[in-house]
Amino acid sequence: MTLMELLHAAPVIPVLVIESPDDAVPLAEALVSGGLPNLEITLRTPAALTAIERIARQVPDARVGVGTVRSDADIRAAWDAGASFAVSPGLPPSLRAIEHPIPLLPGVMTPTEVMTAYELGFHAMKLFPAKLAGGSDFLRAIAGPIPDAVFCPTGGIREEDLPRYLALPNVACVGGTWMAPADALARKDWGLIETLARRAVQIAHDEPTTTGQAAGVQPQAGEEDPGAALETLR
Ligand SMILES: O=C(O)C(=O)C[C@H](O)[C@H](O)COP(=O)(O)O
Repeated sequence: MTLMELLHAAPVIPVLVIESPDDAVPLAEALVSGGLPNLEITLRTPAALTAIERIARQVPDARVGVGTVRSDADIRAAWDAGASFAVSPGLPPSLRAIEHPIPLLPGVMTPTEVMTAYELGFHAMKLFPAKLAGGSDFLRAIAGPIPDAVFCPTGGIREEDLPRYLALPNVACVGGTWMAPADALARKDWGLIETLARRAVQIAHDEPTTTGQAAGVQPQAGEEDPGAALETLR
């Protein structure tokens, strides 16, 4: 599976901060059961590489990636542990080689960064931090001059924002942490995490959620009316 295929295979990539390696497998199983098989394990904790290794071995339906990548050494360590893709908040010179052992989704935030990444051969990018970068307005604007760059916006995104992002033709999927909140992880509440993953999939597919709440969205401060944004795209 190419990176582009992987990004289109599920509407959301959970961005995970795992403190205890023992949480890795039940957490991954909950997210996969909820319909989100693409997982980004951030290198923010000492447990991250062990978590990747365990998920790669024990959760065959998950596609486990490594996040918070800052160097080629990070990518190699994660590849050794079994990661199948890598995500970085940016694209520093040390990561610019397109030939890493696993595909890299680099972070971008400005038109020049999008153009640079594209020129280097990275046609899929993480818009980060998406909300601060301008969110769906940025993505709609950049599709004018650079329509063939594909994005996974991440950073400040919540479930109610999904329809607004996923309606854009240059968005393959969205990244976020909301479906695996730290307090649910601390309580090992895998049921809640599975429910939140399933809700994300339902909202992404514009289905009523299991709690009966419509998959509608409310405009947030500083954001346009998402209903109007969807109308514009139709
Ligand atoms: O660690 C990384 O590699 C990152 O790039 C940062 C994460 O993607 C964001 O922290 C997402 O977090 P939320 O804004 O809560 O969805």
